[in-house]
Amino acid sequence: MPYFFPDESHVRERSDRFLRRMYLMRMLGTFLCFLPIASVLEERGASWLPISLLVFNGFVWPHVAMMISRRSKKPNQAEFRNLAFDAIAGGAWVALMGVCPLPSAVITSILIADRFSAGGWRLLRRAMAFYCIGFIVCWPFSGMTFYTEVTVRTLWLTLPLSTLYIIALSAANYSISRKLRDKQHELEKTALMDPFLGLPNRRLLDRRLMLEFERSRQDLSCLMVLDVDDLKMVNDLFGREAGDYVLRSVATILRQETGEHDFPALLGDDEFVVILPGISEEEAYAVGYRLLLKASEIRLSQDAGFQCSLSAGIATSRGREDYHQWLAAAERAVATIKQNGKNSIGSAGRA
Ligand SMILES: Nc1nc2c(ncn2[C@@H]2O[C@H](COP(=O)(O)OP(=O)(O)OP(=O)(O)O)[C@@H](O)[C@H]2O)c(=O)[nH]1
Repeated sequence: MPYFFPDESHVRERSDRFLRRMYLMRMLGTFLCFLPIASVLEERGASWLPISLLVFNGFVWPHVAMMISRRSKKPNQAEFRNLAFDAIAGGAWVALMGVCPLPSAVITSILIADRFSAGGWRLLRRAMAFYCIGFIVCWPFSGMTFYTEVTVRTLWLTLPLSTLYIIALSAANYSISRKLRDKQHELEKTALMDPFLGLPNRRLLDRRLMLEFERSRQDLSCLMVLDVDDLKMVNDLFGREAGDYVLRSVATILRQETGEHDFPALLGDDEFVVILPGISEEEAYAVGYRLLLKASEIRLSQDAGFQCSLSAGIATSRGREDYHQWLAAAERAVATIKQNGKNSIGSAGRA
């Protein structure tokens, strides 16, 4: 299977959910339609044939439709064919009722609402075309009459359709939109977090830096860039898994050892950033030394003598023109530490 193919089981699960939802809605819909249609047909003295067809449509069809979709190689396409049959049946029953106004209007509006909410104009247009076919083919069988009478019994039997089905449709739509909203949150989170290290990625860091830089115009803030020392050597000597382990351990330290208002993030490769809002350079140094000390406790099973070290650069927000300048200053401070022997902290000084 090519690597870019979506997970088959996930697609099947989604299709199963769709079929189940259609099955339940169809069962409810055909049963609720059965009541007023049977009432009108009985009042009009209909023969056994339309009555039998109505019983089939009301009580057997939802199960047959589900079976057809489940057995099909393309269940979703089969379900769209079933929807076409539903629309034909809708038009046919309106015609066979002699366009009896109340149930006809309710059945037609529910069909319109259902299709529009499921597939917009495209599905609605298709459904209306099938509805018209059903109507045109069956109307001659009812003598092309208009049956204008609505009895109290038909009125009462139309009520459940005009209330219960609308409520069920709204509940189903709400559940779908809630799932979509949750999915959107999940996707947003995935797009802004580094899944490997569990830290915000560069995209989120940039947003946060911009906000923090604006906020720091009233109150001084510090920015710390930390770079893992000699990660290439760790990779070369002990393998990339060991390097990954070091990066994950540093990320965990940053998450655990920074304050509630601090913002640790991944800058790229083996570089991290911590935004330290509302603190002075001295306080930032204290945070930095704590992080370096914790990092020195990281051990590798491959070498008992291994000691991890970090180089850190601090820059205050004061005097910087924008957050790019702020970040560049902290990066320059790290570069200086790297040149001077690593495993230490330095600051960029004011701009
Ligand atoms: N294991 C691992 N290595 C990585 C990852 N991302 C980047 N690297 C490696 O980290 C190294 C970073 O390069 P440098 O920062 O120039 O090298 P360094 O060995 O850390 O040297 P100094 O920063 O000067 O101490 C490169 O060899 C990258 O291949 C990663 O996700 N996992």
